[in-house]
Amino acid sequence: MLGEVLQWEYPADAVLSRWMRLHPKLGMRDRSEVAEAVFDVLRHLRRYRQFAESGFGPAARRLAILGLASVFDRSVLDAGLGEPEQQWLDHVKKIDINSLSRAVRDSLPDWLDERIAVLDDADALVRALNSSAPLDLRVNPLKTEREPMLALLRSGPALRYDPQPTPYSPWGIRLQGRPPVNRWPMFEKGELEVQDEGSQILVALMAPRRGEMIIDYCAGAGGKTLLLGALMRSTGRLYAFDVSAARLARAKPRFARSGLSNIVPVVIAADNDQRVKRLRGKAHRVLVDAPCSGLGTLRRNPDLKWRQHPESLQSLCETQAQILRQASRCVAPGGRLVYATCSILPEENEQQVEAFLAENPDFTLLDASKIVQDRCENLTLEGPYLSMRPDRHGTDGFFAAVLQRDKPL
Ligand SMILES: C[S@@+](CC[C@H](N)C(=O)[O-])C[C@H]1O[C@@H](n2cnc3c(N)ncnc32)[C@H](O)[C@@H]1O
Repeated sequence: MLGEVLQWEYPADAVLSRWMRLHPKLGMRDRSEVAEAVFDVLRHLRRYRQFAESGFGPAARRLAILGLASVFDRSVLDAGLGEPEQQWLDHVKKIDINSLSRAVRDSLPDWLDERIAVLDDADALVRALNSSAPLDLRVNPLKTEREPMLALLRSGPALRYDPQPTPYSPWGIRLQGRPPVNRWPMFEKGELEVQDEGSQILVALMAPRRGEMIIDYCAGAGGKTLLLGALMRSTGRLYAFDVSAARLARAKPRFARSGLSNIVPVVIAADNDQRVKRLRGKAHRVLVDAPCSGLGTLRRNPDLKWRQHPESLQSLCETQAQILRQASRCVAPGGRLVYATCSILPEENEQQVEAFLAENPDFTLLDASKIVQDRCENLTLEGPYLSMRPDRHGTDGFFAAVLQRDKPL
């Protein structure tokens, strides 16, 4: 299975899920240990590949041994290893990883290491991106509130996952571990969703209001649409656009569970879509949660650092600029456009916004910190952007900018 993951043809979580389906007899604990070992290899692949140059036998086995060594005690692991493998592992464990370059030590491809090197506190950021993430949930404010949901979770089987309120989002609950949330009754009733705190904060930044007309231009499976709709108290009109019918189809059962009746899902064309044209200058708020490298989510998707490359990044940047241009046309005078990514790279973030503002002088950048503090009072931001990082905020890496269209004089 690791060999298949390392071919990069499919996302690692898709290969893992398929493998789990093919091994129905494995228990919960075995499943989570296998997944943990595979993710550990993906996080540390470059370093492990260097270590695997010594030793013998198939390289994939040596990588797997290193991954398994992060999950099991040596006494357990040694039972499945030959004597020479045990000696090799002893040798590898003695290597001082601080003597390695950051790209090898923290396992980054060179192109990404160069880009991350220019960011503030690059070492801390990379370390946090290479760790595993907790599981963030969000209550549906249309159906319930956080305090009663926390009490409910703590009184049931979720207690052992130590449910805690998230520090910034008023709707978030953080769990340690990977419980089967989608089988819980509160999930089935649409009271609870899985959503990283960073995504919740992004919706707070949209500051949606009752009765507005809002477009979620890249709605995908509807994660942000759901919270937007609930904060609009199911009033007004909330368009959920996406070019992918398959992704929007995945959103539909979530919309149904949520109890929202203000969402209008629409599959749009990437270019010249007539329905988009009809909404020209009409929307109070437009969210562009753009397709991006996803490099802010490496805690959950460590394979992305190996699946992305400079060419894919270049192509994503072109798509982002094009979507931003098209979506901006829907914004009404005085309305707002929020551009967001789950990337940490300036070329997908600040540089996109600067290029857009240079081409569109009728838009002005607003200060995100003031807007977000209405709902997330503990969150202080530096500068005009929303910039969340796992090392500073405990969320995935997120970026957002709020742009307001001028009203004609
Ligand atoms: C980051 S994902 C959105 C995630 C979603 N907002 C959520 O919270 O679950 C980006 C989405 O942009 C969509 N997309 C790609 N090109 C697009 C385009 N030209 N117009 C609209 N959506 C597009 C992709 O299909 C993908 O679902």
